[in-house]
Amino acid sequence: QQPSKVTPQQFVNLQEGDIVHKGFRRAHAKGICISGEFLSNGSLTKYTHAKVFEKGSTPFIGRFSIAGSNPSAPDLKAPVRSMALSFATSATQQWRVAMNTPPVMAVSDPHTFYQQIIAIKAGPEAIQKFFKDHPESQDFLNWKSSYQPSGSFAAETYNSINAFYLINEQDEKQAVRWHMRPTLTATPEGLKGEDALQQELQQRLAKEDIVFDWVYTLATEADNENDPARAWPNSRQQITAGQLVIRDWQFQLKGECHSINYDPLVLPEGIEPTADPILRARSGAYAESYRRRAREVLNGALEANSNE
Ligand code: HEM
Repeated sequence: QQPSKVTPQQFVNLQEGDIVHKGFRRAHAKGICISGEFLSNGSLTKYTHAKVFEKGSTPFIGRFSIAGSNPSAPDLKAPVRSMALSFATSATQQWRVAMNTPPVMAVSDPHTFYQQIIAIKAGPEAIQKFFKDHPESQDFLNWKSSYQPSGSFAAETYNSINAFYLINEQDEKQAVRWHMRPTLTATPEGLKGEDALQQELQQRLAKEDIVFDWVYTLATEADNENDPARAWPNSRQQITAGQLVIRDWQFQLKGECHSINYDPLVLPEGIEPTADPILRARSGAYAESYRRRAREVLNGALEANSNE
């Protein structure tokens, strides 16, 4: 039986909750803008004709954030950290990427994700029961039990979770997931305050650039690219496409990332979406969240209580 449909409005109503923070994203509300460039080494050109993977450099405007709808939430309490990227790869093509720290989702379809958010909001007992009733959460729970939050946005691994197809000149397609692999470690000892991760980032960037390796994992016939809850075996081939270099930051309300909708279905030629139903649900929900916050900004309702 097909799970029943959830509308973008229902998702965003649930995610924003009872206290609406006008002008802010309804999920991942607290964040900081970043910018820099992706230095491609050309090693994905066999699999995709996307311009961003030709050997060379493409600038980006991005955003580090924490999950949740509160724009002044304490950084170190959030269970999930995120990185979003926006590339203009030509005058007519854009690519938007939004990644989280878990490598997989706990569920495989939007309806069940909606139920999971209800359980999270209901408290620890409800979410424990939810996981018991949903064996597909096992790969997520395995990750969760071994995950140790680091002391820096720069020291996390960020995952695409959903799979995409790389398309080459011969129109052949290869299903992939990707992750950003940090090149440094940092422990949370000594970090203090509500904005600990943002401050750590600002201090670090005053001294040095932050570098990630952008790693692609190639699916085989045995992997279901449409199921974001299933991990792929560690033995799958991986290719490092190049380095992401972060050079600068801005407060989100004054920065260029604030007005960007990091919709994962904004893709350049050479990259296509899989049939994963979560991808469609994300696109609709991000647009609804964007519509609400853009309208509030135009109406001058942006709250003063941001984390600037
Ligand atoms: C059905 C599943 C999902 C729903 C309904 C959902 C919903 C949302 C919404 C409403 C926003 C705010 C968008 C805006 O106002 O610009 C958002 C932001 C975000 N989501 Fe999701 N999300 C889902 C799954 C995921 C997954 C699987 C990932 C990771 C791969 C992810 C990563 C992010 C990130 C990184 C942001 C913040 C982007 C930014 O910095 O602007 N989400 N999500």
